[in-house]
Amino acid sequence: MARVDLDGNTIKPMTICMIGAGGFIGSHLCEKLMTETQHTVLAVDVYNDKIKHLLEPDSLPWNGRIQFHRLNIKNDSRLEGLIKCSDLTINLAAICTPADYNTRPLDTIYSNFIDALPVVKYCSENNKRLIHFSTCEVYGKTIGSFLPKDSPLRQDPAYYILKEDTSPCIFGSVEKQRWSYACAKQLIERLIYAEGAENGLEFTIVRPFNWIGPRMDFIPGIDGPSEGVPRVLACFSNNLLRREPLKLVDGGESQRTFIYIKDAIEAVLLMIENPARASGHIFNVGNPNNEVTVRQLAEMMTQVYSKVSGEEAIESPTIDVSSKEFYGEGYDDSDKRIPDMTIINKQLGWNPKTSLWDLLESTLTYQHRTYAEAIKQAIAKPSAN
Ligand SMILES: NC(=O)c1ccc[n+]([C@@H]2O[C@H](COP(=O)([O-])OP(=O)(O)OC[C@H]3O[C@@H](n4cnc5c(N)ncnc54)[C@H](O)[C@@H]3O)[C@@H](O)[C@H]2O)c1
Ligand SMILES: O=C(O)[C@H]1O[C@H](OP(=O)(O)OP(=O)(O)OC[C@H]2O[C@@H](n3ccc(=O)[nH]c3=O)[C@H](O)[C@@H]2O)[C@H](O)[C@@H](O)[C@@H]1O
Repeated sequence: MARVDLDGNTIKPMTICMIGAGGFIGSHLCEKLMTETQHTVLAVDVYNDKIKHLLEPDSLPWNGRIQFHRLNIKNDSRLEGLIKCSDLTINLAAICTPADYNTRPLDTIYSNFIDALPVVKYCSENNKRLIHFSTCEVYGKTIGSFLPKDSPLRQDPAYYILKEDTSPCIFGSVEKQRWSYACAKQLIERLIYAEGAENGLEFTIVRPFNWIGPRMDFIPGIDGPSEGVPRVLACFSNNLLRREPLKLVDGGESQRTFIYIKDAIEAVLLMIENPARASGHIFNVGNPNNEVTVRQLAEMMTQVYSKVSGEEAIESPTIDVSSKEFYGEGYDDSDKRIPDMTIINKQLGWNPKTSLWDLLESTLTYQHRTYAEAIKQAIAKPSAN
């Protein structure tokens, strides 16, 4: 049966140049496009481990609709050709783990701004549509965080809900290098917006709010460096798998809203297939109903992991660490992140579905199944590497 868009028009198969297709979000988006649509993907990345199951064997039903191109967009002249022969470019490539922002600020700024420039330029010059992945971090801190701790205004949504078209972007000082990522993302957003206004670039900007699920980041010492610090889901998963306490940075008081990757990918597919409704817009994509403090997240993950692994939790499941100890000098944090959903709701009729408990249950089941045995072996042979 032919697939139709939100306005009832038949969707024509398109060719999508997906940069950063081998990462967490890219792998889920490729999977969705292969299993549920007829679109073709030119998958660009330096790694392909997370999409290997979609590339091999040749007998897969979507054989021929996904091609992997191993290239670094920093320095590869093949990029323009791939964008030229596609209908749409989706740019996911970035350094996007907070542990890098204050310790590798130059790489972070180059990756999120300089390396994205040619992608924007090739799309603009060749009249190609662009979906660019930005971040909720462009909002920085909430206005409410500057009010006195006991101010009743802190409870007023006007002081904390993050709206695409009205909220300011509030970062810390330049010494707080944490904001190198958010600032680079903000500038590339402004450049894309200006290309739209001055040169007619057809664009959509996505601001993800803590998308989580299977294949996110890596487990240190198993499929990533032993000293590496991934994002919170993988940090806490690693602690649970190794039966170590979960580390709460600065008391775990920061608040986040977590969304299941599969809900978020539905929103991206709507953007891909409804250009008239998505172009020229910036969209928050998150789940305002799944808000917790990092401490509450740690407690819930401990409970869920115990359920899915059948192992009782350790006696002291969490431990406090300072941000300086955990991330080093120059770290700072977003206090609270609740997305306003008005624009995406109006344009695409999209809403998130999965509760935090349910998404943690399916994600931690995956983590346990994928890593528990490897961790056991690594612990049994600690000096092998
Ligand atoms: N996961 C989230 O919740 C989240 C939240 C906010 C923003 N984002 C944004 O979404 C995008 C994707 O995030 P993710 O979670 O999938 O991250 P990820 O690190 O899993 O994926 C990024 C991919 O880009 C590739 N890449 C980086 N630089 C490259 C280069 N120079 N050439 C070729 N490939 C390169 C990496 O190898 C990686 O596979 C990023 O732009 C990120 O800033 C993600
Ligand atoms: O996912 C997003 O929407 C965006 O936010 C993330 O930033 P952040 O949420 O701060 O990153 P996490 O590593 O997931 O940390 C969440 C919170 O947990 C805390 N944390 C992290 C790890 C840990 O072991 N313990 C711990 O308390 C952090 O200090 C922070 O307050 C990253 O910057 C990006 O991937 C992305 O742009």
